[in-house]
Amino acid sequence: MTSQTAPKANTPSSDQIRRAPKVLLHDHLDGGLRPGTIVELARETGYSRLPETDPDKLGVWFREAADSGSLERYLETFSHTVAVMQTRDALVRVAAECAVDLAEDGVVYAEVRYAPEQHLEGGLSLEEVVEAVNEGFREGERIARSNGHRIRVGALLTAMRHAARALEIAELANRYRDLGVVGFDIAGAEAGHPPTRHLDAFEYLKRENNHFTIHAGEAFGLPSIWQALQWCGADRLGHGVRIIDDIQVHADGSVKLGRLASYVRDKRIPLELCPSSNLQTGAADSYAAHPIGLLRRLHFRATVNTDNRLMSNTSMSREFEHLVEAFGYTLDDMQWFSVNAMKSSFIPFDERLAMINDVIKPGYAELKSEWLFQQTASTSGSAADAG
Ligand SMILES: O=c1[nH]cnc2c1ncn2[C@H]1C[C@H](O)[C@@H](CO)O1
Ligand SMILES: [Zn+2]
Repeated sequence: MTSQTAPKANTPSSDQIRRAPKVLLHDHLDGGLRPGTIVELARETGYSRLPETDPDKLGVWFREAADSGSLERYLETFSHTVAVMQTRDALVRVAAECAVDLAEDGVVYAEVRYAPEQHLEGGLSLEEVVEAVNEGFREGERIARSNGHRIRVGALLTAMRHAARALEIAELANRYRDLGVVGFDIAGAEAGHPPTRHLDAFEYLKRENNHFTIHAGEAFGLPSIWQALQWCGADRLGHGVRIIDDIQVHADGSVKLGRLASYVRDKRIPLELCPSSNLQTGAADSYAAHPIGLLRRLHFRATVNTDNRLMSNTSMSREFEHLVEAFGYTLDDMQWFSVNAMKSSFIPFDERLAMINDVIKPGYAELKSEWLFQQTASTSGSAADAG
């Protein structure tokens, strides 16, 4: 009689990574278009400034152009995606495809962000932009369901930090609360644009008991994180990867956290970490050197995110594949990141809990038990094979 022993480290295969239930908190709608859709929308809307009109070449162009090592140059690539997202139909289509693509990649819950103020050039109002994107997400959820995938998508409304519309966008987010919008964000070039310029928006949202995240600690370090938390009151940090600057690792392996890093860990402030994006903008040199390894070890509330799937040629599964390779992560690690993300989402507590207990944990339990049912030589072969 033979007995099979459970694998010690259940290193997931690519297929398991894709099927594992994943939670995404930081993904830009205008950073995730399919290259083929950009080409078609440009043709339909008469946008003639695309650098390539062959979808494959265009996909490569985005990734290479975003590979510049600077956040400012990375952000320049968005002029092309934003340009083709100026009509109702285009917004519905892009949002629907976003939900479908995420669902096919095994994402069960996503918060997808975009800046309504960037989609007004075709004459839409802010409200029309939000309603078109919401309609697209609902349509995408329906299509995904008919393809056998379950996903829920909430929108985050972003205000651009170099502009002066943050309060207006915060009010918009509040108006569409419970109608598809789950929170607020500010994005754009970080250096020279401190989040404290938008205090009125953050104070308004706090008075309304609403939720917001702030891009901070990506291109700029600790002062930006400190302002986002202690002046603005952010619930989460978009990136926040530079918190590593407040952590000392000594030669003997001991670790010392500064006051800000301690605060972030003690208060369980979620870090929306985006490894591939950080490699492109110069915030990290390699996956293996990415601070996510240390932050996970130190039990920060770390989450894994895509940021911009088009610019980084990535997906949630690819991000996890890189991390599995760099850090030897297992299905248990993937579950830890996914539960962290779900706990940190902006939907009501009872829904978060149900997602964790009824979707995420059973999904990982199923994957973790697959080894039990695999046919091996000893169970499928003859008695002679078994020796
Ligand atoms: O990683 C980012 N950091 C700061 N801003 C960003 C990042 N990725 C995208 N954005 C900007 C460009 C988009 O047009 C805008 C809204 O999604 O947000
Ligand atoms: Zn971002």
